[in-house]
Amino acid sequence: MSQIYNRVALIGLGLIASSMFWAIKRAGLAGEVTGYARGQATRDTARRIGLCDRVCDSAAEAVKDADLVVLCVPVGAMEQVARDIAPGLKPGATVSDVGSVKRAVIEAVAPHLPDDVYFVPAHPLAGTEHSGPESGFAELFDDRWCILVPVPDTPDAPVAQLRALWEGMGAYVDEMEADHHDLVLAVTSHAPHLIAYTMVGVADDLRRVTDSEVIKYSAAGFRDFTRIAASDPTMWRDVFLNNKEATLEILGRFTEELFALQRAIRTGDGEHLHDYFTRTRAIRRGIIQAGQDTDAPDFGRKKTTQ
Ligand SMILES: NC(=O)c1ccc[n+]([C@@H]2O[C@H](COP(=O)([O-])OP(=O)(O)OC[C@H]3O[C@@H](n4cnc5c(N)ncnc54)[C@H](O)[C@@H]3O)[C@@H](O)[C@H]2O)c1
Ligand SMILES: O=C(O)C(=O)C[C@]1(C(=O)O)C=C[C@@H](O)C=C1
Repeated sequence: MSQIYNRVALIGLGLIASSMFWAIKRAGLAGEVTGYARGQATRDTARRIGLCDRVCDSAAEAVKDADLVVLCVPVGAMEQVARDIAPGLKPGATVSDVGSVKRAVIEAVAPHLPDDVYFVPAHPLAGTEHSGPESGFAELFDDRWCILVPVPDTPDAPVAQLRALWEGMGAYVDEMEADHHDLVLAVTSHAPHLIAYTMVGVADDLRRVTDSEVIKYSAAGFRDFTRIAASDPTMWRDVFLNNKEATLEILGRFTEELFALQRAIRTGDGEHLHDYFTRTRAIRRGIIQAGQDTDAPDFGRKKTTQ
């Protein structure tokens, strides 16, 4: 793979930034990668493990002469970081981010950027429950989607360049409008995380009653919930506070369905339960038959979602 940017700056050195660094290095996608994190301890760790070609002690120093600057901080910190980097950005540079919410990030970041840079928000649909500079790995984005959400009137070239970077890091790339992104992600990621947090909280309450049996005998499904519920509290607090409308809409629908299922159990309405589970099983099978399961060994690189 050939070099796509001369110099890339990563702001915030956690799971996503560190994975980007290793993936960029794996494929030789940038000449130099600089990095900055707010905490001295994070910068020290980054230096110790060789994360970034150069770790800088200020955001301004990290973005100096960068052709691409990627904001890899929690959604609630994006605005402050945009303010910090704005005066030091190189004219013609591209600014991007990896935030899990797009509309709120665009509204927080765009007003602070100078007119002579391009803003191409992005969201890699890949992660783990771990965070921090030591949690990243080069393969995180392999065969995962990355959604680009270009703001209106962005020329094609900076979008195509960023697409090439994400493809070089192993991802499939799609473009989406911000509100649509936030609604889709509320269904596929945000609401499921809240449900996992809740379920683990309920089990923890129960544990006090049953003296650890809940955890001891937890089956695979619940273990997956505990993994998800171990995700970074700051990141997820910011996701929910910044994708309020879509998350509340989905949770409202979820609660209605849950009440209907609850009622079916109480009244012994086996037909309702069976029909419901038959429908959901068909959905999973449909995903596999349509070839849209990225975990499937034969998932093709040319597949698109829309
Ligand atoms: N973890 C995931 O599964 C995942 C997946 C896709 C996208 N994202 C998004 O990526 C972003 C980063 O997530 P992560 O998982 O890498 O988080 P992380 O906690 O691993 O890393 C965040 C980094 O940002 C730094 N930071 C926080 N506030 C800062 C500030 N004001 N200035 C400078 N640095 C600051 C932290 O010190 C840390 O180094 C978030 O916006 C998140 O929504 C996360
Ligand atoms: O696998 C996980 O740990 C994740 O939750 C990753 C996950 C997701 O919901 O799929 C979480 C948040 C992101 O914004 C993107 C990806």
